Amino acid sequence: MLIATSLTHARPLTTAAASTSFYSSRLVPQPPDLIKWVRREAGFVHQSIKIAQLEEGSSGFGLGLVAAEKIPKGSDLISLPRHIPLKFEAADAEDGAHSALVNLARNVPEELWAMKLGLKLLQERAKAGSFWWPYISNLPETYSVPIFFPGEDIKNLQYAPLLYQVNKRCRFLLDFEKLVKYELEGLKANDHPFGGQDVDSSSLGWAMSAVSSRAFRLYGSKHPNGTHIDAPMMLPLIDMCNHSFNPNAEIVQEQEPNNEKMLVKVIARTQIMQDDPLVLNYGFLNNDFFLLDYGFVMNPNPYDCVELKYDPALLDAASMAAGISSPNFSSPSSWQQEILFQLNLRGENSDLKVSLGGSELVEGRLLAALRVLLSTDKAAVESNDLNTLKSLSAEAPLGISNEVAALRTIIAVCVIALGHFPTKIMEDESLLKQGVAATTELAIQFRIQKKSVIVDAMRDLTRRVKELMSKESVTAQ
Ligand SMILES: C[S@@+](CC[C@H](N)C(=O)[O-])C[C@H]1O[C@@H](n2cnc3c(N)ncnc32)[C@H](O)[C@@H]1O
Repeated sequence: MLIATSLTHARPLTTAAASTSFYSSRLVPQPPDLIKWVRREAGFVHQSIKIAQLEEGSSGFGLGLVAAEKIPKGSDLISLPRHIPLKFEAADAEDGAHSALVNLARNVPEELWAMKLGLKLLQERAKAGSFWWPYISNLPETYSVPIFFPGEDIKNLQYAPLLYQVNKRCRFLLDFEKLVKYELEGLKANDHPFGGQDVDSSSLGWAMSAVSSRAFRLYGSKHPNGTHIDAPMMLPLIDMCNHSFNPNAEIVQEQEPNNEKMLVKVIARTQIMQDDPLVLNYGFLNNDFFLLDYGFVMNPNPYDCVELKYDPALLDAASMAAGISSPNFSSPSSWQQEILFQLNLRGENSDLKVSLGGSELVEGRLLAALRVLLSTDKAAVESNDLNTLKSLSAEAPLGISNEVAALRTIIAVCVIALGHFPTKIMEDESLLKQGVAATTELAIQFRIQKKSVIVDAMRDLTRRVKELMSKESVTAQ
C-alpha cells in the first residue's frame, strides 16, 4: 500500500485493494461530468449521447456511452480538440520533473508501451490542479486484468502462454518499482514527477492497466518529412465506448482545413437505435490480448487461437497415436530439412510457436511441415509452391492419403493439447453455475474459450478427413 505524503500540491496515488466486483467504482465517488468538461473545452458531444451503467450482455459491462434517441448513420458523435487527448511526448517543455519522467520511461521495454504513457497518467493523477483531473477522476479505481488476480486465479487460467505473459508483467512491475524508488530518491519536490510521493508496483500496475485498457494508437506528432508518428493516447469520453466486433461507431482522425490541428472524432458507422450502447472495435484480437490488456474475455471470439510448440517428438507421438506408420518428424531427410528452414521451423533463429484456431484454423507453417514430412515423394512436394503447401484450402496438394495423415496428426495433437488442461469444459461450466469470485469467473471463461478453440478445430478437421475419405473411396471404385 502507498502512504500518501502530506504535500499539499499532490494528490494521493493510493490504490484500492482489488474488489470482488469490477467496474463499480471510479477514482473518486462523484467525479465531474465528463460530457460537460469536453464541451467546455471546445469539444463536441452529440446531444443524444449520455453516460450510463451498461447491463451485462454482448457489449460488456461497466459504464458506457448510450444513445438517448435514434442517431442517423454518419452523424458526428464526439470530437476532441488537440489539447484534450493525454499523450506522452518526450519533447514536451523541459523541466526537472519532466526529464525525470522521460528518464524512467527509457527503462520501459517497447512491448510494455502502456507503462510509458502510464507514467504520464500517474504524474497527472498526483498533480493537484491537473488539466486532466476531470478525466482522471472518472477512471475506474480497479482493473480486472490478470496482474491483479489472486495467485490461485492466475493458475486457474490453465494456459501456459498467458501465465508466462502475466508473470513477465508482474516481474517487470516489481523490478520497475525498485528502479523508480532508486531514481527518484532525494529529488527536490519540484523535480519529482509525482510531487514527492512514493510509487509502488500496485500504483504502477493501476496506471499501466488504465492505459492498456483505454488508450488508442493514433497519429501523433509529425516527422520532419511530414508523415505522422503513431502514438498511443488516452481519449477522454471516447474511451467510455465498449468493444464489439460489430461496432456501430468508429474513430476518425481529421486535419482541420485551416490549421495544422489534428481532430479526433467518433462517427456513427451505422444507424444507432435508442438505448443502444456506442461500441467501437478495439481490434480483431485473441482472448490473450483482451484479458491481459483489457481485463475481459470475448465469447464467442472467432479470432481466438491456441499457441503450441512445434515439437518433432510430440508430432511423432501424435501421428503414431493417429495410426500413421513410420512418421519421421524427428529425423527428416535433407530435402525435408530444407523446407523446414524455409518455414522457419528449423535453424538457429527458428520460431517454433505455431497456432490453431482463429481465421486460419491451422497455422500454415505447421500444415506445410506436416504435409512435407509425411510425404516420401520429393518430386510431388517440389511441384507445389510453399504457399500452396501452407494453405488449408488448397485441397490435398500431396494426395489424399498424405492429407488424411496430416489432418489426423493435427487431430491427435489437439487431443494431447486438451489433455494438458486439468479440467474439462463441462466441469468448468458447472463451476460457473455454482457462482465464483469475479476473477475466478474470468479465468474459467478464458480457459473454456481456449478448450473450445481446440474442440472446434478437431470438429472441422474430422469433417475434412471424412470428406477426403469418401472422395478416396469413390476414386477407388
Ligand atoms: C475503453 S474502456 C470502456 C469503458 C468502460 N466500460 C468503463 O466503465 O469505463 C474498456 C473497458 O471496458 C470493459 N469492456 C469493454 N468492452 C467490453 C466487452 N465487450 N465485454 C466486457 N467488458 C468490456 C472492459 O473492462 C475494458 O477494459
